[in-house]
Amino acid sequence: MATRLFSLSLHVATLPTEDAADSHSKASLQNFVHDTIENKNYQSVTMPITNQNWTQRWKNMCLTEPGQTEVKKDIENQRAAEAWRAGSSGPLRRDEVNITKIEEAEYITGMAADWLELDSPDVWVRFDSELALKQELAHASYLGIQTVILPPPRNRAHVTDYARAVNSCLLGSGISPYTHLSIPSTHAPVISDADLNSTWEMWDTIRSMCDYNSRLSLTLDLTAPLPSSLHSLSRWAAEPARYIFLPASSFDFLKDMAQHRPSVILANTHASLHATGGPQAYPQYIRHLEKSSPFYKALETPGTVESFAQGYQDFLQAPLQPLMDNLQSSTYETFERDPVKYAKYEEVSSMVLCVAGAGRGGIVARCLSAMVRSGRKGHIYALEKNPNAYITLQERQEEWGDHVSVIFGDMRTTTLPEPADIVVSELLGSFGDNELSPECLDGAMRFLKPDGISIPSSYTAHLAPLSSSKLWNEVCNSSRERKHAETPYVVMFQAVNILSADSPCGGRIQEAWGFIHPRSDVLVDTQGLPMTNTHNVRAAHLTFHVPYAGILHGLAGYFEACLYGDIGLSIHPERQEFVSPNMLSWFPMFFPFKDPIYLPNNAELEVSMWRLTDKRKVWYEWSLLGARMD
Ligand SMILES: C[S@@+](CC[C@H](N)C(=O)[O-])C[C@H]1O[C@@H](n2cnc3c(N)ncnc32)[C@H](O)[C@@H]1O
Repeated sequence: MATRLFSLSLHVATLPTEDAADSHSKASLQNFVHDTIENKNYQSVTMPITNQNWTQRWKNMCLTEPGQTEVKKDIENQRAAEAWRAGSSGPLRRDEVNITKIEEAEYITGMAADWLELDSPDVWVRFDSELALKQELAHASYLGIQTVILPPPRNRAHVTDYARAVNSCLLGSGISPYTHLSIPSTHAPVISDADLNSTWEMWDTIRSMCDYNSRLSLTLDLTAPLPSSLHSLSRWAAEPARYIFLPASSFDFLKDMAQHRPSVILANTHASLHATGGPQAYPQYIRHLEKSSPFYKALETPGTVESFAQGYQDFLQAPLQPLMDNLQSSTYETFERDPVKYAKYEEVSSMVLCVAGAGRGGIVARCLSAMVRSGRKGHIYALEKNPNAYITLQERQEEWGDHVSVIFGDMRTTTLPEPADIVVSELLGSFGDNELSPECLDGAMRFLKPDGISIPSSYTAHLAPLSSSKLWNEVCNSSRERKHAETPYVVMFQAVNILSADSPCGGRIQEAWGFIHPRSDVLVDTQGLPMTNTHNVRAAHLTFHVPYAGILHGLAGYFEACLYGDIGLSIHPERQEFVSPNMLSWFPMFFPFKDPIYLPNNAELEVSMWRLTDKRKVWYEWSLLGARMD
């Protein structure tokens, strides 16, 4: 089956008539939904939960006509309203709802009445709107409708009222804990950068007041024309956008959003706005856009990071600790599927080599083939401390013959039979030094002849401020205890946005520190081992410019390594395609902050990060020093 990034939803305001000439011949909803999904290329139907009858009854009960005072208002309506508020008149009636059966509801996304004003200046209207919304949500969750799109927030001055009501719906007992709520982003007629800012700020207030509830998502309404600079749109990529309302003007934006696999609600497809193609042309065109999006192309191309890493997007993983833990064979197998890393190592190897941390022999094999190719004589010592991987190495020894000696031991304590020209290692983590490459290589540098070299010869760690409510939620959900918020994670970024931009105060992504091997200025004991580990302590104080308001959830970490000469490895987002394109072995690092931090437009952000050590361990600390407006 073809990969689908977009899920398409057909928007209908009411159930279409079966026969255009006869407005009374309503199709059965079940048939209509079935036909839309089976024959029309959609995955769901989006429709209002209630209809005109309910609108009318609510308005009669709850709104005062202009010019009419509350006292004069029809006393019967007032009584009906009070009875409704007290719950004694029964909630919605059969002829006031569009969907009544569970079989009809399976493929439906519900829309709550969009005239409800949870943020009205009038406290009574707010109260009655909330009550009516809860009724609709209770009906939707009774039917098992998975997502309900709420009425949009319209009034900045009362956005906190809106947020409180939504939170009360999310936490209330009348609504199933499996019902998701989605907030439309805007209904403004024209969108400028400033509108987009204030829309985003409204959304940010609401989801913060709802405590980042994972059942709350965003419906991006692109009905209004977008600003020409797409830069300020990128922050929406870090938000849990579940639906997109789509005008034809926004197709480039849509291509970019494909990687988030949102549901696209297509509205007015029967309004004959476009002469050719008919209503079916719209979903077909979305599928065409999907296929031409860069993300889809990468996903369908074997060997790319996207196709290799399906299912890993935004999935938090604890960083590997190959020094302390012994890796599993399947982990090595995953490493060995990287077509780029090994080719890079092969380009740089020859003579007496020591592969320090040989694993299952992936790099040993490449060193051997480099020797054969260059016609050089040489010998390879394959050193490994994992007793299980050592068995695999012994097995491969037969295939390699006399060219390779396999040695079991820890590079910090083992000795080699002869000095080496080159020590080759791959002990790098997503942040370069986080798998203790510096500490291990300090031991392995003893193996080198005085002018011997290390591959890699150096590596650097890089940082950028990151916004991702999704990842931050995942961190919180992974444990209720906040202490986990202070642990770094390895994660393939998807719903994220780097908040910084290049500016005179510093780059968008900045280097924190680096390591070089071998290093001659370290004091060593009689064994050739460093006397302490203090030379591997590092500190970075970085200043980032943040052009657009956003929420900071943590820091993104990357590494770049120089193997030898101009051959390197990189996961730095701006450099990886030049240094080592399509390399699969490393996902970036995420250093979360305990609490999200709001940054206004044009903020300057000072970030500190330390690599610290004592006799037994190495750890990172990070903090935010200040965020100030220009
Ligand atoms: C990331 S794996 C690389 C394996 C292999 N070179 C490859 O690229 O396929 C790192 C290897 O170094 C080994 N290792 C880590 N620290 C070591 C140490 N102090 N002494 C010996 N081996 C070590 C681990 O057990 C693991 O097999």
